[in-house]
Amino acid sequence: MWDALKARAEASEGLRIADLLYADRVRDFAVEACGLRFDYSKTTLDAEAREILLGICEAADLPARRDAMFTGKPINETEGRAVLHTALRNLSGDPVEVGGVDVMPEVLETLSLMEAFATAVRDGSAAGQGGRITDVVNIGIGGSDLGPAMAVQALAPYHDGPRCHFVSNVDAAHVADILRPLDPETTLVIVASKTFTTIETMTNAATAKAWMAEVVHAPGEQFAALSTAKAKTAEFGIPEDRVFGFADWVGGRYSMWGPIGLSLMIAIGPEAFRAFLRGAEAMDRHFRSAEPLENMPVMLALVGLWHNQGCGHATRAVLPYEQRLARLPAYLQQLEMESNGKRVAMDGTTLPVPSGPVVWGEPGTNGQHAFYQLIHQGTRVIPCEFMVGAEGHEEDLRHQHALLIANCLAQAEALMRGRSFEEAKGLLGAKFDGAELERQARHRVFPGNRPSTMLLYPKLTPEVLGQIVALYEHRVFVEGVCLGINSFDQWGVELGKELAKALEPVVTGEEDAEDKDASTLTLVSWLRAHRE
Ligand SMILES: O=P(O)(O)OC[C@H]1O[C@H](O)[C@H](O)[C@@H](O)[C@@H]1O
Repeated sequence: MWDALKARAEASEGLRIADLLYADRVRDFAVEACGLRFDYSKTTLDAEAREILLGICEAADLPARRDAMFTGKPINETEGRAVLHTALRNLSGDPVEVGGVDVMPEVLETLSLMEAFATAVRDGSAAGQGGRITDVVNIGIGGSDLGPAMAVQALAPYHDGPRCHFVSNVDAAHVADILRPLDPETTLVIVASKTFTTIETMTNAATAKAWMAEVVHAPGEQFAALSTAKAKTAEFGIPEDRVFGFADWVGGRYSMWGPIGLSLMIAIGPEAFRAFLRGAEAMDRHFRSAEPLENMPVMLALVGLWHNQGCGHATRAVLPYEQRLARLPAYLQQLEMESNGKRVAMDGTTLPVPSGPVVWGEPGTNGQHAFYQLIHQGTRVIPCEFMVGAEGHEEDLRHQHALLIANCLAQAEALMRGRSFEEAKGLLGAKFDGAELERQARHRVFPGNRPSTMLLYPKLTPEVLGQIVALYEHRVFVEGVCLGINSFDQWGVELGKELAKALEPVVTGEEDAEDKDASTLTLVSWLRAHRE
């Protein structure tokens, strides 16, 4: 199957996207769902390649794997866990069983506890020592940071609660800079950690507690915890009624739909948070029921597989034309690269094709003035995933939004069309001639035929954000299923953590390294010598 895909990709190398764009293609190479439109007509993916990709899905038993996920089967086989972040947004409350037990009553109970707490923080009834809470600091890292941090920024127009801040890095600069301007008497600190053992989070939480304890008599009263490890949250001194738990079937990078989303809920309010869940729930229903060709997550995944495993393009740029989605590329880096950055299949055999791509990006139009040069004229082909809303929130600045849309569409058009040598010469004819004209023109040639996709949405509301994130979650799932890997573990982050733990006393000078390589030893001794 993969060989057929690669052969097809090789055969497609001569195809010009612009030539493929007959009228039907813009209809047939696009999917509409939940009010979004995903257009993949500006790629070299044609009907034949699509058939091969659909065959890969079929061979991977995609519908059965999808149902196994939604119905709580232990599909995370290396950890023996179900994968049920979808249950967190199952507002219908329809039963979802794990090991014969319906998890929905507990999910909905936790949601209403979160809502009661968020409401109390927002209306001032859950106050700090100095009165109403003005600032919320979420301390977490990875999945316990990126989701809420991204979503809080994305939904800025809906903020009517306290200000939200995020501390993740163990670098003291992060916690210090965030806490410095805040008043401990009116600050709520949320410690977000699924395991409640992550060294960065526990270190920052201890720092924040000490900061608060300097002026607040009962700092625990101004803390809340989001975790699966209730014994550890109690040990830290957080009262039980401020601990919002979840089960091990919620993966870290899939967790913002539940308690890890508390800071978002406090910022935008429980009602808007429910709209966010509703958006994701709608995308779940679509993913579960639509035929592959009409299925947006499936088609987004197939385009991804075409570009990466088929054509061999190792990276994928995510380019939201939406400043408030500035953290989306970082969020998707964890979602995609932690999920599908694996080198073995579920059965332990080595993957026959490259694993998930390198994901990166920045919002447009900023990226245009930075790295688009390489996308247009560099030697590598970088598939671009554009996204833009029909409307912004700034009603009196609609002309700026029109300019934003025009830029987004123009970039996709430019990548596809390019500019030929003859065209470049024509533009320069009045200025240069002879060999100089040729030389100058060569610099102004755009090879074109560079693939891009476009995700259109009406406006970045809480509901639409929920749809977009769920769309990408399911895309990652489909790509993972097709590759035959486990998208829900992350063993690749462990080794570095273990070695860091062992190195810390060496850095501080409490211990001497014995079994280290010469390079690490030299680096440590230089740093030690300069730490005084
Ligand atoms: O929520 P926590 O248990 O603190 O985990 C935070 C993060 O750290 C881990 O190392 C994983 O790489 C992430 O998947 C996880 O989201």
